[in-house]
Amino acid sequence: MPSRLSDAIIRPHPDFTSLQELPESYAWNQRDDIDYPSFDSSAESVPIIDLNDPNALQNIGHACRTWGVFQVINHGVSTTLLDMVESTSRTLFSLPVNQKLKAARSPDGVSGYGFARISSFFSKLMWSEGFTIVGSPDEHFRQLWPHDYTNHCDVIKEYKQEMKKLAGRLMCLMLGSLGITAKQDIKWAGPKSDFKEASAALQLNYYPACPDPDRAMGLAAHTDSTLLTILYQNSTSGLQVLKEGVGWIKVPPVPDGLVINVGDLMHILSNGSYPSVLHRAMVNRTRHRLSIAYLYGPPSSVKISPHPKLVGPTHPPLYRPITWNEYLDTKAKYFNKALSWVRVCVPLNGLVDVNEHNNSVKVG
Ligand SMILES: C=C1C[C@]23C[C@@]1(O)CC[C@H]2[C@@]12CCC[C@@](C)(C(=O)O1)[C@H]2[C@@H]3C(=O)O
Ligand SMILES: O=C(O)CCC(=O)C(=O)O
Ligand SMILES: [Fe+2]
Repeated sequence: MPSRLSDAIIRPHPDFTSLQELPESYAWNQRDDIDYPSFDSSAESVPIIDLNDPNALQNIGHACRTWGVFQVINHGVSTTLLDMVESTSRTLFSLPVNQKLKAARSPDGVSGYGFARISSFFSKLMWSEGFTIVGSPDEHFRQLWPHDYTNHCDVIKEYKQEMKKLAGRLMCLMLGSLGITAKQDIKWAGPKSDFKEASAALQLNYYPACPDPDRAMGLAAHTDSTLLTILYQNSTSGLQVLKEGVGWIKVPPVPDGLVINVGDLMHILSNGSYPSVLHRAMVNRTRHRLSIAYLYGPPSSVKISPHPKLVGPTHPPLYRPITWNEYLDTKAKYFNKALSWVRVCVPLNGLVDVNEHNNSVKVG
């Protein structure tokens, strides 16, 4: 189970709904984040892949190599369940601040309510609230809703089960496209190749409507430290991904679609073939936005390293073996430079990690 990413001290946000102007502490300058032009989806767009398409494996491989992100449709997760998890999240973030703080993430904890963890790397605050669930939500949900927490817990549990199934399927497709067979080549995939022992965290994100969205930041640019992330977003757009050499590309919500991010551990496992995607969330003047990220990684004892099938005399291993917890600790210290700290060898093409950007990250 993941242990921690650095924890921002819990300070209650102002009541977002009462603010007519953006406080200076929330006003970002271009140089506060990664400064690239933004494009709307007409310039280039993140691939949308139908999981029922017989070419899904090839399409996913291509999307992973060129984008590090894609959307999936016909993924088998019911609209009813997506609606239910959205409704539970909305109910949670609508609670009064004092109630939410009863389930606050503790300074050295991983689960609970709080600010974006990555806040400590930036001088400006982010226009968002988050709630992380690792393991059972029971204890925290009982504090939030003393009388009727069980329905909300059931929704989260069912959602996690469905996500785990989908993540296992996606692992087979993403690895399959690299010539890696879960059954033969990944020991921890288990006898049924269902990756039963995998670990995961659920991150609920809430971005209230904002009086000055062009100067605010919902969640600053980052990569996920996962093997893969499955992201559900409600009908308000806001997610952007960085396409190398192009700029920030919007990822508009697709009805019943789910966004799949390649994470840093998949980048390591693929020996650099699949880039982990740098992404951020912007906010909206009139509409709030919700997103639910299922962050998926290996069992805690498993060390992820470049797969032997992808290593050879002309392809030396680029990264040293590392567990998810060790990687989270590295990320907590070095944030968007974490991959470079795990790298043992400069790629033969001489390029540095795609995600190593010069933003306002404070290291240490
Ligand atoms: C397992 C995890 C990945 C994560 C840190 C965490 O312990 C739980 C929350 C995850 C999250 C979600 C928002 C973006 C992110 C960078 C963050 O600050 O918390 C990710 C972390 C990650 O993938 O590194
Ligand atoms: O809200 C979004 O679209 C992005 C959320 C995200 O990147 C995360 O939770 O890791
Ligand atoms: Fe993310």
